[in-house]
Amino acid sequence: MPPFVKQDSATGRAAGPDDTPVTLPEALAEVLNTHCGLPSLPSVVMQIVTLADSPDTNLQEFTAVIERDPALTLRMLGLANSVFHAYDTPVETCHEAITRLGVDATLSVALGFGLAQQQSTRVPGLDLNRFWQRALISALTSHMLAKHLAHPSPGRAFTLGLLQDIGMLALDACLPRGYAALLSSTEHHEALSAAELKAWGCDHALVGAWLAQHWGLPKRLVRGIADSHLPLAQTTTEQRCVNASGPLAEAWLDGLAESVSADDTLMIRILQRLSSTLEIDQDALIERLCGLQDTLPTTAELMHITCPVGFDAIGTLLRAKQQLHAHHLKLSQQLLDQHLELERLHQRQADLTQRVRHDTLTGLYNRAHLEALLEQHFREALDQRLALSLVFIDLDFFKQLNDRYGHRLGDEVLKGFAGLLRELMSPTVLGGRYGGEEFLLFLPGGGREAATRLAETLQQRMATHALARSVDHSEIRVSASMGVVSLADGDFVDADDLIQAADQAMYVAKRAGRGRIVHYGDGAVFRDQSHSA
Ligand SMILES: Nc1nc2c(ncn2[C@@H]2O[C@H](COP(=O)(O)OP(=O)(O)OP(=O)(O)O)[C@@H](O)[C@H]2O)c(=O)[nH]1
Repeated sequence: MPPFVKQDSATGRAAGPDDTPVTLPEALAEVLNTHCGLPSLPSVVMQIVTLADSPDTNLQEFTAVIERDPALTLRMLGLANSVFHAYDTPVETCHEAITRLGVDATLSVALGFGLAQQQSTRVPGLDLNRFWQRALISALTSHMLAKHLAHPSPGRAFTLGLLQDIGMLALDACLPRGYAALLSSTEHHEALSAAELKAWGCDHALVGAWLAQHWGLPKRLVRGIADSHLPLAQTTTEQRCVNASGPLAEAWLDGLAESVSADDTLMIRILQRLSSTLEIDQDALIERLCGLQDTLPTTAELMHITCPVGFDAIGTLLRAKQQLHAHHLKLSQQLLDQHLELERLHQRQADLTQRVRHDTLTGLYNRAHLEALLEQHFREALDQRLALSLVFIDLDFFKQLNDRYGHRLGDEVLKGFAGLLRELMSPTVLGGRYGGEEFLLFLPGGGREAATRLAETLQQRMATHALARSVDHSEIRVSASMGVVSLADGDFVDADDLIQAADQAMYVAKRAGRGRIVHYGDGAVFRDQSHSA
């Protein structure tokens, strides 16, 4: 191969247009070219191959060649009647059989029949029984997938499925000792390809393409064999069916020997990968594979291939199906657990936010959150020239109340007062506990008049509502001193400045005798409606 020709790193195949002749690494080409034991095709098959490659061939010519071999004719009739067309009217002549099967399937029967008959008994080396069983299952699954995906040439998918690994036959025949060592040192097909690539500079997909070219098979078949190890995502629909069929066949045969209890069999992994890459529902894929169970023994017999002993495709696949469902169930459970955990974390986050922002005794916003919220509204009001006002509330004689009735009842009074405040709150009236027996209400968008009305309403309610009851059931009422300030009352630099102003006004109210509302800036008592505990 010229040094400038790019090679696919997985197969060693030279990348190039469809009709680029397949070339092998020099040393390997020499061995294969000079070896007389290279797999060959019977002359009748060679004639069929030549006819299949010619665009002018008509069915009469095919029929004439096939009818010269009675065994092959019988097999064509058997295949046409049983495998792909079990429900049609039976065909009786070779011509009808070829018409029904089409050129591709006719070619594959001839090839499969011709090649599978050459089984040698050499040990150790390639296990030819298993090789042909794998090839046959590959051919059937490749055909099934192509039909399921509505590909126009399922017959060619069958042929490629059958022939994709013929390079192994050539390597086994021409390098018997080396290949036997390679086969025994690798556990699966992918590892075998990698070992071949390392040993000879290309894998059996390229050798198979070279052999197909050597036999004169149609170029599309040569290309399909060369591409049979490409990843599914990098190929055409037809090639995907072929490339998916090999691993599936391998998993199928291995599944017969795999432990029933294993919950992660090769088959499950392959089915999961295939159903997502080929976009086929897993259950539909399994149903279709089960359908091949009936076809397999007949096809195996027609093509002179031994059907796997004690073969139980349905059992194997149903087991895989059960395990897939168990796998899904496990995943769903994990998903549910994660969902619950996420919900728990969200709840925890909400609880923490609640705790960080709220006062534990009254449930109102706490000082830190009130200050942050007020600062935000303060900035907005300045930026957008909106009104903003604040009421600072301090309950009167609270120490006396605690001393007389006890701290616990003091707590009840604070909770009762919080209830009164809550009734006054709305999206335009915010508030909370500033500390001890001090509370704030503020009105975004509301000016002095609105704040004063709010303070008056609160004062009236405090006068008429008991905040708690003592042990002797007497009603506890409390008055409050309030300072009112609005943004328009001064040049306030921040929310804290505004709070200080309201606090000052509240102290004026305290000094003036409590139970009053004083407006910042008035310098005088604004209202005088005193109530005492
Ligand atoms: N029960 C109870 N009392 C509290 C709480 N927080 C603060 N206090 C009490 O509130 C009282 C406030 O006392 P002062 O600052 O002297 O105010 P006051 O007695 O209301 O007097 P004036 O404000 O001048 O009318 C103190 O005795 C605090 O212990 C609380 O969460 N629960």
